[in-house]
Amino acid sequence: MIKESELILNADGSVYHLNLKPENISHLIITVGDPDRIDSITKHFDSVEFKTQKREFQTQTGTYKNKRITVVSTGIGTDNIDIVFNELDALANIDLKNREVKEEHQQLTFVRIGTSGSIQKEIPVDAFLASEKAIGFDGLLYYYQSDAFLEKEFAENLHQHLSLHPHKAKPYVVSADPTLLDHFSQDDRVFKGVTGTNVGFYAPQGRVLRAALQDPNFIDQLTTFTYKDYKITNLEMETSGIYGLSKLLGHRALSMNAIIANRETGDFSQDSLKAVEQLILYTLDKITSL
Ligand SMILES: O=P(O)(O)O[C@H]1O[C@H](CO)[C@@H](O)[C@H]1O
Ligand SMILES: O=c1cc[nH]c(=O)[nH]1
Repeated sequence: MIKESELILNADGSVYHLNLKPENISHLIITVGDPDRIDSITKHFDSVEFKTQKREFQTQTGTYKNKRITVVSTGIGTDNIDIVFNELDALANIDLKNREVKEEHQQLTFVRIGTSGSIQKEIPVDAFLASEKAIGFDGLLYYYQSDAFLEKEFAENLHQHLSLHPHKAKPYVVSADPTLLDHFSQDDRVFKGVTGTNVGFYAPQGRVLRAALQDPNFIDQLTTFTYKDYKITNLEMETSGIYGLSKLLGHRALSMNAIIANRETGDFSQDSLKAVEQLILYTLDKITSL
């Protein structure tokens, strides 16, 4: 039996941070960082049956062309992903009444619709990018025991290539679910890429406003790194946690990115909301044939 201090439930029986009960979610889940992006998705739904919110975690469940879909906002960062993915998994795979893990495992399908910055000239602003692999600079996955799904040779090569200060976490590498990757990337508009997940938006992504960087060559080293046929293509702040926890808990996940900045050219999208709206329409359309 899982103790009350470990699996925390609210007075109504919902999970602690997400305020959700098992019947409130579908097995098909879209995650977004920004809570305001939820309405931009569910405005296309035929109906919305459920809404809730606590802190940055908003949820709506509804139906889009006969698919029951839950849309959850995670806020920013893999620390939030740890909360959201553990609680969604608990809703599916733990009996909340007797606090025991269910005998039968239910697999959830996650699609992230997020924004990201490209670090390769040839991936322009307003492009769509499906993350074939994620590189975690965040260290989250090292707190869990199982590392069977981590791509150690890729990570070791990258670690050797980078000259990061030793206080920083060693990068880890996790892949997308191959079936989802295939399904969502079969369109000329979609680049496939390797996505770096950073622990912040400014220095951790090489941005300097007033404070200098400890490792000033970090972004250049990411841009020039190659392993087999792979290059690191874009940076954001959740995908490694999403891929890592999904693999760890037996779920499948894909991260879809609207590229709103190009760090090589210095461009920012003229209309980033439109770029996100286009990615939403593309992703919803693909979801209907999943
Ligand atoms: O657009 P979202 O989903 O929030 O994703 C990206 O944008 C945020 C930073 O502005 C980070 O969360 C990053 O991952
Ligand atoms: O450059 C970018 C753009 C969006 N989100 C990020 O994390 N980085």
